[in-house]
Amino acid sequence: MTNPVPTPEHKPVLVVDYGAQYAQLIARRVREANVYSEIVPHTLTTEQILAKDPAAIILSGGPASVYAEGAPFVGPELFEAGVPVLGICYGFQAMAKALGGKVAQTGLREYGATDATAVLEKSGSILKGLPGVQNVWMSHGDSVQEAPEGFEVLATTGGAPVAAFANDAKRLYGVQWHPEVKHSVYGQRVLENFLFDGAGLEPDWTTGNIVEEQVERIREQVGTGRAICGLSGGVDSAVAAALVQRAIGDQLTCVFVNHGLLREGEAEQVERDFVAATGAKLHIADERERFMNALAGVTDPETKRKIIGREFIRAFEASEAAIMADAAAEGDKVKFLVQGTLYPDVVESGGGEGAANIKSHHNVGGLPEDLQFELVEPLRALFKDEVRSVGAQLGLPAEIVQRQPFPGPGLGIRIIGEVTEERLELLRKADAIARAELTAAGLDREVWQMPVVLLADVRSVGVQGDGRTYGHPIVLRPVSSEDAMTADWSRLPYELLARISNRITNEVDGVNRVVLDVTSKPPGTIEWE
Ligand SMILES: Nc1ncnc2c1ncn2[C@@H]1O[C@H](COP(=O)(O)OP(=O)(O)OP(=O)(O)O)[C@@H](O)[C@H]1O
Ligand SMILES: O=c1[nH]c(=O)c2[nH+]cn([C@@H]3O[C@H](COP(=O)(O)O)[C@@H](O)[C@H]3O)c2[nH]1
Ligand SMILES: NC(=O)CC[C@H](N)C(=O)O
Ligand SMILES: [Mg+2]
Repeated sequence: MTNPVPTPEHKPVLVVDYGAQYAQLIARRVREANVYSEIVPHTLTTEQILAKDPAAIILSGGPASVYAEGAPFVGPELFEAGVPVLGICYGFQAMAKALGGKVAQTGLREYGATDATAVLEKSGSILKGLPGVQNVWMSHGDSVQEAPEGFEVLATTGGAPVAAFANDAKRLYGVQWHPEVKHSVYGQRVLENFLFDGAGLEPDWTTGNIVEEQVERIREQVGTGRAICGLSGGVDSAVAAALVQRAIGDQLTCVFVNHGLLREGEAEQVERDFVAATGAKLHIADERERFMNALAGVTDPETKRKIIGREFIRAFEASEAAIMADAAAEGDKVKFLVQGTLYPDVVESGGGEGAANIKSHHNVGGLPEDLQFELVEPLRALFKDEVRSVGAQLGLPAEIVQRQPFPGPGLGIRIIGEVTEERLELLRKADAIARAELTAAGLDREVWQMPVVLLADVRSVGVQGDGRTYGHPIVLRPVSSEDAMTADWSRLPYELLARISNRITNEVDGVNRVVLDVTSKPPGTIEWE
């Protein structure tokens, strides 16, 4: 578990991780409020947690149900220690159960945007100063039916009769929603109310200098060894490469893998933008055949992801000879692989403490077991917007740091069904049109990213040129987000959607329908696979 460096004079706010998608996000929001915070696994006993002398405790969400057999458990003694506690989602439910409240599955599930209504005139300290109705982000199937004795119900929602509660005297609080995600409009205020009013803490902690700290750590790890960096043209690998280059200079060679799953113009762009900006050494590996062969006949998303993850590593290994040909010292080997892995890649791959595997990101859950390289991942504890600011500190140009993300497995996970050359060709054309129109409308910065997805195994009837067609749908998935942990669908102008739809159906053979994905995350993820 990656935590930043603590300072001895600051007692931590401990985030107890029940397998949440958002545990790291909670800790980060607390640090943004200038209070030091660390994550600990739920497997610690109450005694071990209290031994860390926490200033306050936050119990995270998690995939289990508190009433299920073997579900992570919190003992009532934690709430008797006099330490202020905030329970979030699963943590809120676990707290309710431990203290004698009632938790049940009512069939009323809530995912995404939900209105929470304050029910208490003086709404306890955590809802202090907030509007009577606030828009919050939910992700739950169970709910607290009855608050424990001594607790006041602060808010309700359509699916949660007890959506927030407080026992001010004991400084115990809980919310069903996720105040840590940016889509909860007043989320940060709820957390700060807890920290400053509920727990009575002072905002007196600041982050150190990430760049200097990381450069130092990389030098220590790599020493005089040789490293390669998987470079995709995306933000994360560009920032990771620039950091590592600052640390070890010429010992680093960047490798861009053309796996055949790229969008139009991508390979050229990497050479043009990245090398120009950093002067890094770049090796381009044409591995299209390797990936296409490995993916033949595969339709299951997780299988695709694992294959792509494995073949990426095989491609890096295959590049070694070419890279070492110009190495100064003979017999040298590449020992380190630098990747632009971020925290969301780790947690979605099930890498959090008991976190569910949502999808195996190629660079984490998709890595093969026989991996020979030692990984260097300086951004592993960070979120995208933090990485963008590190990139800017390193002097990378805005074209790189503000670029929309594009997943490593590329179009391979945007073709729902088997990946074939023909389908890739079709999707590449549709994607190029959608991107060009988005750019022309000046909306590149407003939209976090816009996957264009081909439903290769779905066909529908159309009429084009007075004739019948039986073609495939293309899905547009424009989303707004800050860190990809939660997202909402972008309300793009109808004229723009009409233009994209019109051009795709006219210009791309085999497509007779364009549809818009209007699902938030949760319940959907950003990519379809
Ligand atoms: N075509 C590629 N060639 C080499 N390495 C790659 C390629 N695609 C992805 N990677 C590696 O996998 C990592 C994860 O990919 P990911 O898409 O999350 O990050 P990114 O491409 O650097 O940034 P962004 O999220 O902005 O697209 C990258 O940081 C990079 O190390
Ligand atoms: O490099 C990557 N390798 C992957 O395997 C991968 N899967 C998803 N993504 C990107 O991660 C963000 C969150 O996506 P999801 O909501 O689909 O999980 C979005 O920005 C996705 O594009 C990936 N990036
Ligand atoms: N996000 C969560 O913590 C969910 C808690 C629990 N699994 C539920 O569905 O209600
Ligand atoms: Mg990428």
